Amino acid sequence: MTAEGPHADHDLVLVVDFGAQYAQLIARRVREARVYSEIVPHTMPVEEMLARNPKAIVLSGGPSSVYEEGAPSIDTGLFTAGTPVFGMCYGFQLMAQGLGGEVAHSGVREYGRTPVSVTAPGTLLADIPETHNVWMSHGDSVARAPEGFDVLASTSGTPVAAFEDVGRGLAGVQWHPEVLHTEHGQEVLEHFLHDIAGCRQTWTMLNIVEEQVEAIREQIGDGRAICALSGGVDSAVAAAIVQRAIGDRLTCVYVDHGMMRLGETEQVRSDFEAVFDTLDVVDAADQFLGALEGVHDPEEKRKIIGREFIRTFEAAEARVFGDVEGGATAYLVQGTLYPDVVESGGGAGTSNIKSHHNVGGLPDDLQFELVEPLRTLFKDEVRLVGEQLGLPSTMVWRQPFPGPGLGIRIIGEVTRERLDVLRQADAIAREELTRAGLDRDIWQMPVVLLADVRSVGVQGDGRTYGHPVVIRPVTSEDAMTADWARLPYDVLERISTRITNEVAEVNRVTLDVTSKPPGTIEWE
Ligand SMILES: Nc1ncnc2c1ncn2[C@@H]1O[C@H](COP(=O)(O)OP(=O)(O)OP(=O)(O)O)[C@@H](O)[C@H]1O
Ligand SMILES: O=c1[nH]c(=O)c2[nH+]cn([C@@H]3O[C@H](COP(=O)(O)O)[C@@H](O)[C@H]3O)c2[nH]1
Ligand SMILES: NC(=O)CC[C@H](N)C(=O)O
Ligand SMILES: [Mg+2]
Repeated sequence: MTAEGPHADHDLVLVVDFGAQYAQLIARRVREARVYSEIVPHTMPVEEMLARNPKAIVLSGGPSSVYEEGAPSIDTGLFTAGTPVFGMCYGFQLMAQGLGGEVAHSGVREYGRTPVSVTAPGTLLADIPETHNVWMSHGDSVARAPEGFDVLASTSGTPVAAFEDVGRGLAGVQWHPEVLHTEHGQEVLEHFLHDIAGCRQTWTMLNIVEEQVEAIREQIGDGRAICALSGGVDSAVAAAIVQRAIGDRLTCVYVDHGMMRLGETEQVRSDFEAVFDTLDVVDAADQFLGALEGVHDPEEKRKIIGREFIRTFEAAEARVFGDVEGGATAYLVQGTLYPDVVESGGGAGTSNIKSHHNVGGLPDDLQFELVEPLRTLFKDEVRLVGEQLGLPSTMVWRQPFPGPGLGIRIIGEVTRERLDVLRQADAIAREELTRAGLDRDIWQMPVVLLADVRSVGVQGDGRTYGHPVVIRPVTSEDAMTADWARLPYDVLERISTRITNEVAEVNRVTLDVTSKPPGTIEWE
């Protein structure tokens, strides 16, 4: 009962996606429980799932109602095949319905934090406090558990909030154990994986590296690749993995598009030349800034930047490898993570929030075959991989910086003058954050120039008519959600005083106190 290919020695858990917001999150929680896991669509026939020999199957949540016509379903043969199954929310309701229980629109809607009472812990909820808070998101409920199941927990609105039939290896919860806000969620999942399904705990982040190295060797063969290297942690880890796979047939290309921060290009050059064999630094400022002239709309900016990145990589490819003979495939390595994909609307039925330049911002005529070893991971997982690969901790713990750079932090048209102003303000803010020793506490701290807004000030007894900047310090685990960081007042004061004193065009500093959601981290 093991997985195939590079993970052949590990138990496999399949996560069946019913259109969940959190399918990737479930897969990563399973990996955190040290069990290898993959997501499959609910349209995959059950025989095909079982043919993979999974040690267990998890059914995700989803937006539909199980009793509606056309709602995604699953062949009930799954529940009698002998493979343990765990249902979460929609998956829990499907299991109840499929085995002769009852699901109905209860009239009680529970969204967000909900206290749950453990009435009979069984195996699934063993050692979990009798009352604790979980994260719910449902309007339907299980009215009656199927025969043979023990009901383990309830809430004020949901009498059947968790059940199990340990003999048959079946269990489920109405809540979302995979989200961080759910207390004891990971323990519940681990009780299922380890105690009910008997999955062995053998999977580690190192396996991800081995798996990817093998997959990349297969994909690229004896070809060559270029890696889009930004100086950030994602592309550094991606490059290190690909370098393991294909050695010096990888060339890293760093693009200075004129919207990088103060001193960034020099710093990236010196940091990276120590780790990677080849680093090609391209000055493409004229090209990018020319293409952005007169553009105000954020999505338009992102699409232009995405396109110009690809044009720059094409030119670099031709320059580095010469004319590729006989139309050999050109490979482009990117440090794309799962949040980039999901925000660009790339999940199963998810909305487009913003087009990340490396996903939704790619041009239609893309000629490269993409190599994205981190595409299903979250940043904190990538940092662990980076540490295991032995990358320097300054690289691994560097705060994120978006590919479009300062271009999406100037609200209005991007010009060289405005970039100079923002670069100075940003450098001061970062310097003060570092001086206060807060770099590791803060996820990132964009400084945004409200270039189309003017503000009246008084400086040196004279009137000024300058621009405001916004500072946006946030805390986060994975950039999917974030909170505004409570920076100490004295740090805020130093940042404000220094920016207004040292950057002539800025006469006002404001603080963004919006969480994500509703705001996103970047302003555009
Ligand atoms: N200036 C750049 N030059 C070359 N490639 C870039 C540049 N900026 C971004 N990229 C590519 O786009 C990808 C996505 O950028 P993103 O900012 O999400 O990741 P990162 O820069 O590697 O890490 P971090 O999120 O920590 O900044 C990068 O992994 C890299 O492949
Ligand atoms: O490489 C990138 N290309 C992009 O187009 C892009 N847009 C946002 N970001 C970064 O992604 C994280 C989430 O940002 P938002 O909350 O603004 O969507 C934050 O870390 C942002 O800095 C980007 N990174
Ligand atoms: N998050 C979910 O899986 C929701 C399931 C179902 N749509 C309900 O409202 O109950
Ligand atoms: Mg970056």
